[in-house]
Amino acid sequence: MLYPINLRIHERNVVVIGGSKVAQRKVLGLLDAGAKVKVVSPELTSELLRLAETGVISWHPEPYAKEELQGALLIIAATNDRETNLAVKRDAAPNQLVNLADDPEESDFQVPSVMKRGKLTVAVSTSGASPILAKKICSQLEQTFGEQYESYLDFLASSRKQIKGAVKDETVKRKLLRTIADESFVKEAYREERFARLLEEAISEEGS
Ligand SMILES: C[C@@]1(CC(=O)O)C2=NC(=C\c3[nH]c(c(CCC(=O)O)c3CC(=O)O)Cc3[nH]c(c(CC(=O)O)c3CCC(=O)O)/C=C3\N/C(=C\2)[C@@H](CCC(=O)O)[C@]3(C)CC(=O)O)/[C@H]1CCC(=O)O
Ligand SMILES: NC(=O)c1ccc[n+]([C@@H]2O[C@H](COP(=O)([O-])OP(=O)(O)OC[C@H]3O[C@@H](n4cnc5c(N)ncnc54)[C@H](O)[C@@H]3O)[C@@H](O)[C@H]2O)c1
Repeated sequence: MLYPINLRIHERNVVVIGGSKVAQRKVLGLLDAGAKVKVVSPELTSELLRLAETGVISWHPEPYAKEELQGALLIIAATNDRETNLAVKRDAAPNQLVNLADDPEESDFQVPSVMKRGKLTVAVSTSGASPILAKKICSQLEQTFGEQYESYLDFLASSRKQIKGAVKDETVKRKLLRTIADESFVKEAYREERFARLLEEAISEEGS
């Protein structure tokens, strides 16, 4: 079984071997997360080339060599050459995590399809069974969790902070946290006021 986690890879080194369609998709996702990306490939897509020319990624225009892996936290082998992808896996140190774009079974990690609404992230994996289904499920989730969820998540984050700071009783705290997670708070109208009232009541109950 795979162990799902959300990695903070801001400013961390990631090496992508290969410079075509699949490599590009992975690179764009890595850049969104703020990673420092190096691409190793004799050729690049025009979009990757633009990113290299503007210094957003670094580019080694060479075929893969073992030395390229040095210092990388994550490694993605996305060439169309099976032997090269397998060599990357073999050459990586035990503490480096490798994704092989053509081999889910040999990969230390697989990249899921992702649906994002501000602070809400839903990652969908089919363990390699059907990436297309993963993508489809994400589109369905976009319908279920509309754009209003972005501000709702911000509301939840700030309310939770206030609750944690102001309420000491664990039962009261949990009750409040459960209340604001109720569907009725998704709609923006008056939710701040409703929450302020609930918090005030909880604090005064605690004090009495
Ligand atoms: C989710 C997504 C994330 C991303 O890549 O960023 C992703 N693949 C996406 C799209 C996609 N991939 C493929 C097609 C063409 C249709 C098809 O063939 O099915 C499409 C559709 C398209 O392009 O629209 C083909 C394909 N994919 C893999 C192989 C190799 C193999 O299975 O052996 C082959 C066959 C190659 C061949 O031989 O032709 C392998 C993997 N692809 C994964 C992830 C991992 C498993 C995730 C999971 O199962 O949930 C895994 C195991 C490894 C990995 O890459 O980590 C991204 C959706 C982005 C989005 O959500 O917008
Ligand atoms: N994981 C996924 O989501 C997914 C999706 C589709 C395809 N695939 C698989 O991913 C691989 C790449 O697919 P693609 O369509 O991007 O490939 P492609 O055939 O369009 O391009 C291959 C890329 O690899 C580079 N390359 C080849 N040999 C190299 C080497 N020795 N060193 C460095 N770079 C090298 C080339 O310069 C080129 O940029 C294929 O094996 C394909 O089966 C994976």
